[in-house]
Amino acid sequence: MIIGLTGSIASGKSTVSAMLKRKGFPIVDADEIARQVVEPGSPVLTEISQAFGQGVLQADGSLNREKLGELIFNDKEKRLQLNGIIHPAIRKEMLRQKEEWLARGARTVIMDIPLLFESKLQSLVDKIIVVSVTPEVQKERLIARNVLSEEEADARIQSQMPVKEKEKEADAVLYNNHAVEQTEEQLERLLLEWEMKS
Ligand SMILES: CC(C)(COP(=O)(O)OP(=O)(O)OC[C@H]1O[C@@H](n2cnc3c(N)ncnc32)[C@H](O)[C@@H]1O)[C@@H](O)C(=O)NCCC(=O)NCCS
Ligand SMILES: Nc1ncnc2c1ncn2[C@@H]1O[C@H](COP(=O)(O)OP(=O)(O)OP(=O)(O)O)[C@@H](O)[C@H]1O
Repeated sequence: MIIGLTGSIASGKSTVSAMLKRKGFPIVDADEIARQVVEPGSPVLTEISQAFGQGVLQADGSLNREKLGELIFNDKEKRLQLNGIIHPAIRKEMLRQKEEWLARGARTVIMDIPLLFESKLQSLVDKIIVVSVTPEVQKERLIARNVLSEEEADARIQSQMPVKEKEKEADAVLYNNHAVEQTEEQLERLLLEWEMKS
């Protein structure tokens, strides 16, 4: 079974994904792959610098994530342009890793994909878990984690589909407003219900 794990920015996907990893489930992590495909010298990084200028590179040739983030979270056109460059490479590597886990005999593979709904990737997975928080908690955690102003946090949140809409399309929702232990209890109940084994 292929499980899509999604949610909105700072809703707690990585927190839940780490719980599943500790329980032995194989994880395909789209954010991690997004970092791999832009390593210095990669064709994707060359294309990004051609599209957005040398200003998005650090002196050592690596991607200046802060700079690119400022550009794309405040401008829908630029965001779609970046997505067009980087998403095909991310998707290809996600599918490769999934097949590799299945070939090694994994019964369940978790695909942690922040933009599963926005990128219409529902058909890649059998079931979808949405990690949800209230907008207030989401903004508070995002500001604290990334050290952002309220405006910067709002821009990032607004670049995605609201988490309430994602909940409607989920097979299961984990509410992550309270202590992580409470989220883990919900996850454990779900694993029993779905008879999920790593
Ligand atoms: C713009 C970049 C360089 C900013 O890097 P930064 O280190 O600040 O953020 P990080 O990569 O850790 O992403 C944090 C979160 O931002 C959100 N996010 C990232 N990219 C996007 C996007 N294109 N559209 C909407 N939300 C996004 C996701 O919820 C993600 O989990 C980076 O996010 C990026 O390369 N984005 C494009 C790739 C992408 O779409 N990744 C997300 C899912 S595959
Ligand atoms: N239940 C919780 N209680 C308190 N803090 C939490 C809880 N869950 C997550 N956090 C914190 O909130 C922040 C966001 O969580 P996390 O990184 O897991 O979200 P994410 O959905 O993976 O984010 P992104 O979309 O940006 O990758 C982190 O700083 C994390 O430590």
